[in-house]
Amino acid sequence: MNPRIMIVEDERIVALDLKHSLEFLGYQAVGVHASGEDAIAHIPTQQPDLVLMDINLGPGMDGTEAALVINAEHKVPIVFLTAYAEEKTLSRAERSMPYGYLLKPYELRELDATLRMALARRQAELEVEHAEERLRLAMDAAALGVWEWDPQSDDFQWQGHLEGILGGRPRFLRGEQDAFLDFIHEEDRPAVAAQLAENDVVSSTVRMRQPDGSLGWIELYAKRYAEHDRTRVIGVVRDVTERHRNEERLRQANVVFQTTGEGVLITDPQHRVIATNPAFSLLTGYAAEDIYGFDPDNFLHARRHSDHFYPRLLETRQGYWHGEVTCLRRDGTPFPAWEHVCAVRDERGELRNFIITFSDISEIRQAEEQINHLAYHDALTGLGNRHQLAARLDTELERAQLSRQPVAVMFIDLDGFKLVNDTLGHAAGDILLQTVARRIKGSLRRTDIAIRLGGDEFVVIVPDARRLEDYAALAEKLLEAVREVIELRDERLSISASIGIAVFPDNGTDSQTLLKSADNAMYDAKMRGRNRVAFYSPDMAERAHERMAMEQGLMQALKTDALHLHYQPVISLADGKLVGVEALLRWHHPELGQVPPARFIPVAEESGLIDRIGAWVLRQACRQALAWQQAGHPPLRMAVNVSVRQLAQDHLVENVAAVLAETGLAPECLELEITETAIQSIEHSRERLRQLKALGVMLAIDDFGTGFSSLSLLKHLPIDRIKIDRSFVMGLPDDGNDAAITQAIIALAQNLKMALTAEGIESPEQLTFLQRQGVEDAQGYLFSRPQPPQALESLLHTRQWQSMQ
Ligand SMILES: Nc1nc2c(ncn2[C@@H]2O[C@H](COP(=O)(O)O[C@H]3[C@@H](O)[C@H](n4cnc5c(=O)[nH]c(N)nc54)O[C@@H]3COP(=O)(O)O)[C@@H](O)[C@H]2O)c(=O)[nH]1
Repeated sequence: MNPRIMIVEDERIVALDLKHSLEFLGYQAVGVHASGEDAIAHIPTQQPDLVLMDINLGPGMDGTEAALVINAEHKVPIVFLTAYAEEKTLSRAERSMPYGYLLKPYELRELDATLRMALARRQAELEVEHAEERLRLAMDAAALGVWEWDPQSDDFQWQGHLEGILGGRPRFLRGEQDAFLDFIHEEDRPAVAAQLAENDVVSSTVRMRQPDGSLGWIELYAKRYAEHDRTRVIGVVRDVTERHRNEERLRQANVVFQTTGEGVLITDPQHRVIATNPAFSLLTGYAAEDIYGFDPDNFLHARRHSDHFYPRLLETRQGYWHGEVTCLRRDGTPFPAWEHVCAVRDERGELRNFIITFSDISEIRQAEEQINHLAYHDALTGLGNRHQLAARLDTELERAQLSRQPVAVMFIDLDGFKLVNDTLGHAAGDILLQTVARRIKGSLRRTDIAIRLGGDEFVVIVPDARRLEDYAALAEKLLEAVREVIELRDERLSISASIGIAVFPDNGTDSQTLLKSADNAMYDAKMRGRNRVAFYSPDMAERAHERMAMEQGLMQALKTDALHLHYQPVISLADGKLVGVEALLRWHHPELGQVPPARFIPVAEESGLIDRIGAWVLRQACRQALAWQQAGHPPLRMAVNVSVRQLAQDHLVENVAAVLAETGLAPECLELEITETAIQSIEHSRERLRQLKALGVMLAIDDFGTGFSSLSLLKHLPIDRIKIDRSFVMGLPDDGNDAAITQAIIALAQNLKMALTAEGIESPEQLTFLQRQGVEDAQGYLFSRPQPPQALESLLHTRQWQSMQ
């Protein structure tokens, strides 16, 4: 294309001539204008490559002024064409940086040469401008800051993003190297300064203070250029804070990946493993190479989450799942794991990876199991505890309600456990409880539930439907199992139990009522002599009413002196002599008549009235013993019964001492009869017996043979006498069992050097048998029934039982 030339000339003829010359030379004359203003106005539309400008243009702007505007605003090169060349005109023209200055008249080849040179220069300038523009845009795109430092003058020039990167503070704009270095972190600054000063090339990543005070990172590249006698350093700066932070995060993530205790698997979108961490190998036993390319569902997960697990994962908005799974180690052993699965997407939302992290939670599960076990089991015996009882019984009752089937609850209480604990120590007590628990458990079916409520109380739930006879048979089996001899270190002892049974729904429809009923039944079994089973029955409630009425009556009797004592003689079997009496309480009720002690003593015990009644009996008996002495009869042994509750009283010893002191009876004349079961069931009974013994009184075990009769326990107690229970004497001499037991008791007493009294002798045969076995003393209807004191006068005088004279 021909170069486009605009002509600015106020003389029309000259302008036309010039136009023709230009066209002759092959240029395109795009406009001819007579004034500077007109020329400026047409530049945008005519778009000349060059303006040929006359300097003197008549009125208005002259050529140099118009050239200044064209140069500044349109960057079109100007060539002046004038007849003037004086200094003043030349310096005005110079200011607009013209590309040529032609003096009229000129020759055509001069015009052509000037125009071609001007256009060539413009072309070169345009190329430089484009190159600069490209560089500027490239710097902008790369967010680079470019700087140049002249060490001689300390002049510091910059371009691009440098101010944006460094925050562009005013001091920096002063253009000194030190001001530039100020932006660099003080610890990195000396190294950068030294590099700038000494090296030809600088390349480092350094920290800098960002305008908000936070720490940023820049990459700094520079090179020293020495040209002739001039040296300069030119460099670029780039803000790499974000990249550095990302790298730091990556480094941290890598450390986490390598060192975390959680196993990590990274898969591609098709679930093929592409990376694992060391913890994964530790947890599973797989080396990384073993599983690259495999789907974790095919080697790690014991059960597939489901075939749709991963697709579903992709559908979830967060692309995240966590939960418990069972994983498999390389050797095939399973372990519970807590697993997180996370989908990783790129910036376009494309799925790139799945990250699976998991931890072995076996220990947590074990601890939970242990805690659960502790919460629901008795630590000593391993049986269920009260919490389990509450939970299981409720469940079983709900089930039974639906199936309309019965459920039995058995309440088991050991007889005399406290004595074992007191006498042989808690360690022995613990072994006993563990043994009993084992035996209970061993006697049950898998579906039955054994609970230790605490102390020596156990509960058995029998959930499957059985007949009452079956429940009774099971309870008997339990009694038998408990009763078997237990080896406690050097001791061998046997302990019995009392069992109460209540059955859903007849004896209670909720757990509390059922337990209460079973407890009542157990109490009934105890009352009826222990070592037995009792089913709950509604008349237990009736008996409770009767007990209340009797309690009222007893209170009244205490006030109205309706209580009195009878005395039953004790005879020496060696010579028939009267050696003592047993004081036995009698109550004449105004309506009921004579009430047997077997009925009212338990009521007095339960209500606590026995404290006052017992104290009254003791005082009354001691007074009577002394009264007989004062009447001239030689001292007799006065036996007084002491009940369970009395024995449990802390002040029993004080009471006995006070009565002895008050009445003046010699302590050795008083014999306290304590039942074997009372000794067994009271805590610290051994200590209590010691204190009583220390008063000087005699101690006898009443009803011997009906409790657990443990030789090992007996030898630890300060007992003077054993009274063979009437129930054994009754079958003598013909009943083999009774004879054997009686003989065993006699042998035991002789071994332990204890005196013996046989009670309940009713026949001469019994007497003969016992005499032959060497029993010292005896009492029973054969000699005399218990009688009021006056009725004993003749016997007291003779002191001899007639038949044995
Ligand atoms: N804590 C207290 N208990 C007492 C007191 N008084 C009596 N009791 C206890 O009551 C139970 C029944 O006593 P009881 O009805 O008086 O019967 C006694 C005797 O009458 C009876 N006995 C005596 N010999 C015979 C006989 O040959 N045959 C026969 N069928 N019964 C006979 O035995 C009872 C005496 O027993 P024991 O006390 O075991 O020696 C009874 O347990 C009394 O202990 C009291 O004041 N306090």
